[in-house]
Amino acid sequence: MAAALQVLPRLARAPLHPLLWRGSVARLASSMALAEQAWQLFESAVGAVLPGPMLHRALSLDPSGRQLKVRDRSFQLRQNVYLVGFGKAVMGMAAAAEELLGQHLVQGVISIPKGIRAAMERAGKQEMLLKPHSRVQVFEGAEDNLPDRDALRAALAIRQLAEGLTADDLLLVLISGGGSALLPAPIPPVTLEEKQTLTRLLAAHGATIQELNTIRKALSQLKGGGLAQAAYPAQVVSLILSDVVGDPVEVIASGPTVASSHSVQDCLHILNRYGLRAALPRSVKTVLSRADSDPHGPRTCGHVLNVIIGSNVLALAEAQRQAEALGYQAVVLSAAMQGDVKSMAQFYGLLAHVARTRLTPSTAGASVEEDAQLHELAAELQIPDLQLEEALETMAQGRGPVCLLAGGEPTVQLQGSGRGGRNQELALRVGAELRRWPLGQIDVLFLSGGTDGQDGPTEAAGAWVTPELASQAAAEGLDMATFLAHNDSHTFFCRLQGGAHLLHTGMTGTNVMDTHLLFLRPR
Ligand SMILES: Nc1ncnc2c1ncn2[C@@H]1O[C@H](COP(=O)(O)OP(=O)(O)OP(=O)(O)O)[C@@H](O)[C@H]1O
Ligand SMILES: O=C(O)[C@H](O)CO
Repeated sequence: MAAALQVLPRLARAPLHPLLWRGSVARLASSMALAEQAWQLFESAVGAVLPGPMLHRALSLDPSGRQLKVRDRSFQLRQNVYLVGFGKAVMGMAAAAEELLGQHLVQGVISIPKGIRAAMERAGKQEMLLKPHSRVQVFEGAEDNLPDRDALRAALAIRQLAEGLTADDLLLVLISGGGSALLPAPIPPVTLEEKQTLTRLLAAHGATIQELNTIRKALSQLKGGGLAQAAYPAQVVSLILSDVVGDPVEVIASGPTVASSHSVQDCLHILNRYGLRAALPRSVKTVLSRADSDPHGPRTCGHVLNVIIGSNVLALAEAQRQAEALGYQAVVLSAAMQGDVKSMAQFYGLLAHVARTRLTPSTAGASVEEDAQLHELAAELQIPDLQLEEALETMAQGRGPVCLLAGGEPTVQLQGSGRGGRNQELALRVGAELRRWPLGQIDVLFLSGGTDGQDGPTEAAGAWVTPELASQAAAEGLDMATFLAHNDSHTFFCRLQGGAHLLHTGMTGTNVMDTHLLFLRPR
């Protein structure tokens, strides 16, 4: 809430161009009020998936304190618990686990993004920090979400811990998004640098996280079930905070405790698709050629319990409750938004336009063709279980303002060398789309934010826009198309009104993909 309240002074500080004064002071006040509500909802979404509360929901001790309960399973405790973790959210998870397990926790190793501990200390988020004499050793690495030497050291320490376990031990594995980059252990002769280059190339060519992680698994000692195998014969419980659409345990952080079902053919197919097969380093070819006849045999994970403890669905459900409390008809469109960022922006822009007709039927609005175009776009994006009809019906009922909520991750094809992230790029593109439609009768605000608080390699979590974005940008001499062509959305939003449209939360300590909020309010 404190952060939400920061919006008003920040907006008030933004330079007001004369154009804004001419006839739109009331609209500005309305945008500010909407922006504040958007912040509140975003914060409530993030709050619902903070590591501590989630871990406590998933793990408990029985009254004797000698049994650990995880869902419907129980594990004997006798100072035999070890812990490893990797990902953007695992420090808070480890802190909560250590507090719960007390003396039963023997030792732990976690790999977290560089700077996250200091950021949490600065933000005074004590609940995310390990206690001074913690048994958990912390490694920080993977700057900019890329595997590096520090992350490699962490991965080797994690492997060593796992390999030393016996059948009497229980290994708790804490997993969250960003885990892949924080657990690099390439199979020799592949080097860290080669893996880094391949990962970067695949991401820049727009490979999906499923594709990226299929390749990562094939080249890794610990991913694709490798960690579980290293820990055998210990029992393994993985507590997973999902940052992937649909919560597939084999994809999140490249599934270190899930046997990989992919073959070398799958990998070659992906590398072909992005034109990277011909230029593969010899080492990668060597490892791939050996993969189908792995001398250690297939990785088995019968001794593992994988549990999803938090996801985008949970975050959206909380934001939906908040929206309803604020008087909105709130509909969750989907927690699985994916596809090209341009199509997704068109979808949201057209949805706002079609919404105008439904919310204010007396005005001429979207045509039948535009309605059909919206459905075509939705089909093209292939979003599973998209609640588009429910959203349109809710608007048509005319029971007041509507808030549509969604979660997921669009894909950005990087063409320029600008600074930005998925959320800021999506918001900027939606802003550009909104100017195409006459939305005069309703107030519209779109917000896109990464729940981890860091959108791409920038300090912002995301941004929000209204249909006035184009005129605001023009008033400051900012050409949206040029910024978009260079994937430079962060620079754009920093310059626009002194950064007033940016979301700054700092690292949140959690990570369940992105949140999209579309507010539609009849005037
Ligand atoms: N200049 C840019 N403009 C738009 N998007 C960008 C830009 N630079 C990077 N990105 C996108 O940001 C994403 C990487 O961001 P980030 O480091 O937050 O990773 P992430 O996908 O959220 O990681 P994880 O899934 O591990 O949480 C990539 O999808 C990339 O396409
Ligand atoms: O670490 C990763 O692989 C991504 O964040 C998806 O979980």
